[in-house]
Amino acid sequence: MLRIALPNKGSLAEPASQMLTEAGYRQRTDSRELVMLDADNDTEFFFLRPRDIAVYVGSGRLDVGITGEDLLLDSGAPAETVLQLGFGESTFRFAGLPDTAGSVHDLAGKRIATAYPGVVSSYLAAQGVSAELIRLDGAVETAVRLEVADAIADVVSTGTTLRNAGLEIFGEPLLTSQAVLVRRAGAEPTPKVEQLVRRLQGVIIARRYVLMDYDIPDELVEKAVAITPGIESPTVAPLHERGWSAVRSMVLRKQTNRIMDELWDVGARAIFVTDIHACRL
Ligand SMILES: Nc1ncnc2c1ncn2[C@@H]1O[C@H](COP(=O)(O)OP(=O)(O)OP(=O)(O)O)[C@@H](O)[C@H]1O
Ligand SMILES: O=P(O)(O)OC[C@H]1O[C@H](OP(=O)(O)OP(=O)(O)O)[C@H](O)[C@@H]1O
Ligand SMILES: [Mg+2]
Repeated sequence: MLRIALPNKGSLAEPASQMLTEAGYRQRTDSRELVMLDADNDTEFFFLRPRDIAVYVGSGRLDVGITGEDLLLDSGAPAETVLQLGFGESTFRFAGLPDTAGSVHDLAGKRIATAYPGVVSSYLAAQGVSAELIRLDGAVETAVRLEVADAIADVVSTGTTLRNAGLEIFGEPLLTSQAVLVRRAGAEPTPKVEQLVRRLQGVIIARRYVLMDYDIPDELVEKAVAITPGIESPTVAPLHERGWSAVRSMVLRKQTNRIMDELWDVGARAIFVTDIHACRL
């Protein structure tokens, strides 16, 4: 039986469940359900606090889990990343009232509020800065206004929360983060975990790429496939009309329109783009 930890709440919960649904696993219908059996896939899901997931997985009681890179690092648990999942992206930044500080070095001797003391203390140590950490559970932006801290260190996504609190980012990002699949550090991959990873990779590729088909005069095939090299190699097949070829290739979704324009300029016609529903590469 494969045992997987998933976030029960917060920013990562919904996209993590969505990714597992797309990978062919059953997901809970009631958000109060904390354990769920997917008998068809011989898999059990445990819905836990995202902050605790690396701790459970690091203990070896659960095979793998989905959490944030920042939460994994903060936990200090003996768990490691197997696969980056491409959602839950954020940066981790210092912020304060305007003109509080220009860089991390201006924080020496100051009070910094954070819900991620592990991340912040190891960053400060690496920078050789000694400061007092005020460990809060969340909504840390308010700590400056209430004079509990001189600055904060927190997750920033759109920056709206900071702006609303009248705070400004300063210094370099402490880290960038995204959702990851984690396992116990040094764990041997089992066939069930390898199958899960292949399924998740299939979802990631299907989201990131589209299939592009087009027709091109034979003498221009080399020029066209240089624009659409694909992941391995494009498929080139003869059209019934002599002198023309059909090409099929995988293309990054976000480059679709630029590539269609380039292909058109080279002489390609009948260019079609199709979503990939699922794949194994
Ligand atoms: N806008 C965001 N706000 C908070 N966390 C985010 C955001 N975008 C991505 N994340 C990531 O989500 C994880 C934090 O999830 P967590 O559930 O602990 O916090 P949350 O979404 O703030 O929920 P809660 O309201 O329970 O604090 C981190 O890995 C963080 O980088
Ligand atoms: O840059 P933004 O898009 O505004 O997002 C970042 C904010 O969102 C999160 O807070 P959340 O709402 O989860 O509350 P919390 O601080 O209690 O965790 C995070 O802690 C930041 O405060
Ligand atoms: Mg939060």
